[in-house]
Amino acid sequence: MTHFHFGNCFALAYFPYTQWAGAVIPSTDAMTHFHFGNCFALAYFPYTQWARNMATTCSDKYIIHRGLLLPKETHTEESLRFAAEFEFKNDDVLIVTYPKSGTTWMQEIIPLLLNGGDLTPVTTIPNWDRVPWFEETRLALVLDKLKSPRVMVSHLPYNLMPSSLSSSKAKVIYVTRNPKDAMVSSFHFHKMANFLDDPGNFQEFMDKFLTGQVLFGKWTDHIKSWKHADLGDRILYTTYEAMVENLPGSLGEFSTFLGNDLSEKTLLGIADHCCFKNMSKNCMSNYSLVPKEFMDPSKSQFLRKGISGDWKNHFSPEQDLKFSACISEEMKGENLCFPWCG
Ligand SMILES: Nc1ncnc2c1ncn2[C@@H]1O[C@H](COP(=O)(O)OS(=O)(=O)O)[C@@H](OP(=O)(O)O)[C@H]1O
Repeated sequence: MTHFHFGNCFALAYFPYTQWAGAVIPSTDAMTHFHFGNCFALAYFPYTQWARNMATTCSDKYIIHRGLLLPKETHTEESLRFAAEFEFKNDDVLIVTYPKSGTTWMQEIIPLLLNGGDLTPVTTIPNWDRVPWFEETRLALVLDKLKSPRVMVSHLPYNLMPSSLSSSKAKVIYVTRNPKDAMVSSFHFHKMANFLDDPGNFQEFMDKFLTGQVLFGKWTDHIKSWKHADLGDRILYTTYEAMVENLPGSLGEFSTFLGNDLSEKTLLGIADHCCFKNMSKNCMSNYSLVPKEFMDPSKSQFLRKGISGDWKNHFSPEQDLKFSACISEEMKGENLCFPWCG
């Protein structure tokens, strides 16, 4: 349990930077046959009821890859094949998260920890190039520009990782967050992200979240897949809540895990730069460089509130009961202890 004590203690790439970053977007034509609502897709997946549910929610903004809903804007069959065949190096660091669980925060923190607190990369390189998404089209374009140790982020479940992750000595930091807060954050993000479908009303979005008809599937499946990752002491589990509670403490833990113990003074300096108030002002990290046609800041902010427990401002008592019961049922027998479970 030591490593799974989330109380002590993983980013999907679905942002629309491909066009405006001047990237060449690989053709998505090859994915057409994977689109739900399409007869081939329904026949391809054995779980037809689930497929029917997905078909009703999946618009042409998405592709379905191995049962996961992914934004077409940033994912293609080629990018997913590139990820599936990726050769990890021994000193690579992979940050893994279910969407809206601390990805952007870690894209800021880990480069700083690895370079001793030098702010240059995080104030000059946009986070999508500094710590690229493993499964997105952008990775192939920036990979050879990454300095060693390379840091990448992923929202993929462990079963979609290439075998080189376990055969190498690469390290993984898995960050999870109270699924209620991740859902609330995702709900607001869907309102601002024009490359995603409108989330509908809050209850409708919750129903999709609980049945996995959202980006990267069910929260519970994601957690379980990484809990059972066969990576020994090369994976560190942490939580968004632990970072909110004691950021310098979490930074110390990451630093030790990465094998570059930093002084308290350096850790405090990194914590100060990475606090919500300061990070929100960093245009290399707050997505203000993204054109309004892709993310509309008049609808919501990417770095929105940065707190634990915002779900309490959104859930009715009945929604809370239903959500908790659903997650508990699916996590039964997993013996996991999360800070938000009291
Ligand atoms: N520095 C810092 N401190 C506290 N919280 C922070 C920080 N940086 C990002 N965030 C919050 O993380 C939420 C976005 O999650 P992700 O970055 O994982 O999103 S994504 O998966 O990459 O789309 C989103 O949460 P909400 O505010 O609840 O919407 C961000 O505000």
